[in-house]
Amino acid sequence: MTINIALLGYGTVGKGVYRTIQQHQGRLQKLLSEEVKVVAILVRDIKKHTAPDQSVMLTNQYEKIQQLENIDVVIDAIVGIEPAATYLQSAIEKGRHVITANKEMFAEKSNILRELAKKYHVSVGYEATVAGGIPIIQTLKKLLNANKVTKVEGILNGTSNFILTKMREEQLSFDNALALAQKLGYAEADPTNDVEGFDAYYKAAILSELIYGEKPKSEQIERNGIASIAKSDITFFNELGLRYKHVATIEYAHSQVKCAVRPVLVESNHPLYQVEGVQNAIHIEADIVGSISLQGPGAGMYPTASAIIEDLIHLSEKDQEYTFNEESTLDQQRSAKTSWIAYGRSALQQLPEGAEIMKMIANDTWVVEIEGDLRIEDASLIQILGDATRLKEMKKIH
Ligand SMILES: NC(=O)C1=CN([C@@H]2O[C@H](COP(=O)(O)OP(=O)(O)OC[C@H]3O[C@@H](n4cnc5c(N)ncnc54)[C@H](OP(=O)(O)O)[C@@H]3O)[C@@H](O)[C@H]2O)C=CC1
Ligand SMILES: N[C@@H](CC=O)C(=O)O
Repeated sequence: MTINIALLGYGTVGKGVYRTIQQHQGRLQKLLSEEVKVVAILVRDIKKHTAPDQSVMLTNQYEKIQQLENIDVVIDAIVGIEPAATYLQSAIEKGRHVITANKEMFAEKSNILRELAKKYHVSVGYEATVAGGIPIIQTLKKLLNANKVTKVEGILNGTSNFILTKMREEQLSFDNALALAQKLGYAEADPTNDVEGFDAYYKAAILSELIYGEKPKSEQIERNGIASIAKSDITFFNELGLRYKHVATIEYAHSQVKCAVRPVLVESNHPLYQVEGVQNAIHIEADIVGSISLQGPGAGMYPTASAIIEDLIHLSEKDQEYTFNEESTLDQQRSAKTSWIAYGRSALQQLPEGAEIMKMIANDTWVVEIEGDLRIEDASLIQILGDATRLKEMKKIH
């Protein structure tokens, strides 16, 4: 018997999936007791491509794939909400399992696809939509069911972390670091998605839906990217012992999911400080187990293919159906003080009532304490992750 696959997209991810299936055939057959074969590949511009094997149908017309009678699984590695969502709906209606890496589409259409899949008794795999090769979806779905997840915090965009690392370590310009991320297959087809925080937001929304059964409402979303961070700022804060990281946070409080996606400054005593390059990391706080961190490659050909192939292995397993939107037990912590850098004189004018200026650590740069969290309107107030005691005690630098 054979599991026949249609692969939508033959770029970084699609090629990674094809090659992985070829190279790991023996292992896949042992795990699935069946041969796994890519029988059709969909691309947009057929002139750019050649079929990897004579037996594979290469096409730019999805209808031809839809008409094939022998497809068992459709893997989506194309770009954008449409036509991907329509293709996957029609695949499900034909009784095919689907697996997707397309987070922009899944963040928008997960409910429709999941409901449809239930109706047609097929599965939807989406491990690759969040944090590349890190198995976060299966961990949450299968291994943290009794636990109440109170908070998720992490670096969810590999391209942003890669750019920030290269700008700091190798003094690359933003444009050169981005060009390198594109060359290595990390960036989105439109890299605005990466550097303006959209991609990290899509991933946070997918996690939110999985954990709390709902996405954050628009007024509960703060989305900021890294595009406006200058190399001089990175160097300046590095000299103060702080690293810029692009961090997504999801919490359930006051009957709502709250999501912030923003650049922060990380102290060396915080676990995210050492997460460098294309690595992602996800920190989960749950009421029984406490804190768990997962770290690994957040983008790229084979890490993403790994997530897709693992979905293939687990496709027919039944998922836990329940999600719980329960209040966080972290209310006390949330109302506790958070540390911030107020950067530039105008930042002081934006401080909320009750904010306390703790220390001037450099010219026009203060450590400030604020009650709870704050919605960031511009880059002159930057949250510090980690214990800021060192900063509060350090001598002013010039
Ligand atoms: N790169 C990564 O590290 C990761 C990417 N993803 C997601 O995986 C998906 C693919 O990413 P990636 O491989 O990097 O992207 P690429 O741009 O490298 O490849 C996209 C592929 O999809 C095809 N394609 C795009 N739109 C259409 C369409 N409308 N109809 C038919 N084919 C289409 C393209 O065809 P053609 O070649 O002819 O233009 C190309 O083969 C995206 O949704 C992305 O967000 C998820 C996790 C990690
Ligand atoms: N462009 C994305 C790819 C993986 O999701 C990223 O850089 O994280």
